[in-house]
Amino acid sequence: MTSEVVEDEMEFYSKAEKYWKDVPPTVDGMLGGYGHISSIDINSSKKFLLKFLRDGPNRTGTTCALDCGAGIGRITKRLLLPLFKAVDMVDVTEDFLTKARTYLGEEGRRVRNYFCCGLQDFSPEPNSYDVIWIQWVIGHLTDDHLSDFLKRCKVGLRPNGIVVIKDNMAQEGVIMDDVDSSVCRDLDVVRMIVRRAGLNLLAEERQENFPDEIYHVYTFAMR
Ligand SMILES: C[S@@+](CC[C@H](N)C(=O)[O-])C[C@H]1O[C@@H](n2cnc3c(N)ncnc32)[C@H](O)[C@@H]1O
Repeated sequence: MTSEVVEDEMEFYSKAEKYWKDVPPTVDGMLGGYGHISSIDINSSKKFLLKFLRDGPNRTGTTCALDCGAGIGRITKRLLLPLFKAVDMVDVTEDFLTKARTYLGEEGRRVRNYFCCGLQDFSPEPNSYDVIWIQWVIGHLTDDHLSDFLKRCKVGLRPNGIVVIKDNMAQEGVIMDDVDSSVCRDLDVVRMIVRRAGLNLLAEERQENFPDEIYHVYTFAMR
């Protein structure tokens, strides 16, 4: 539980904001020096997502996606814009969203909104998104804020829409990172928060072919 490792909530958020302000607006910056794994990440995400966009009568639509903790738009550029008619981005770091306007190139014209906001304060417009993608950012929210944010995401989904979380998972418990002011939770804790938010898990997959020294990364689809 984050209540056991986060002593001062205000400081937890302000320290993270300060950390990201000093990070260069590059793919390598987004991935903490692991820019070289970006293609493996995106290719696996595409395979995972296409199962929902292609399969069966209840398939997920392709009108609009929301990229949460989007940074400069690494995922928007290579995963979401190629699959959705429009994309919205939300991130707490203004400079990243400014960089996104050039980084995304011509196709970036289909980014409808750049929301500069912490996810703990953000409410997706109801009934608006086919896919809400939340990658490598849940550790910046406390348990209560994450579960409340997921509840609001559920309201933001269009019919047959899905929320996707892709993130680091600890082997056991909740581990604090004092450098970027984030936590890493184990699988059971994340599953519990998802359940508490009233979402049902549809799929869960471990990312393959990532370097051995980093946390295990899992992708969850839910609605
Ligand atoms: C590890 S980067 C990941 C960026 C992107 N999701 C990707 O995979 O390329 C974390 C991002 O989360 C953003 N962030 C940190 N705390 C946040 C918060 N409370 N709300 C929204 N975004 C936050 C940072 O500004 C940064 O862009």
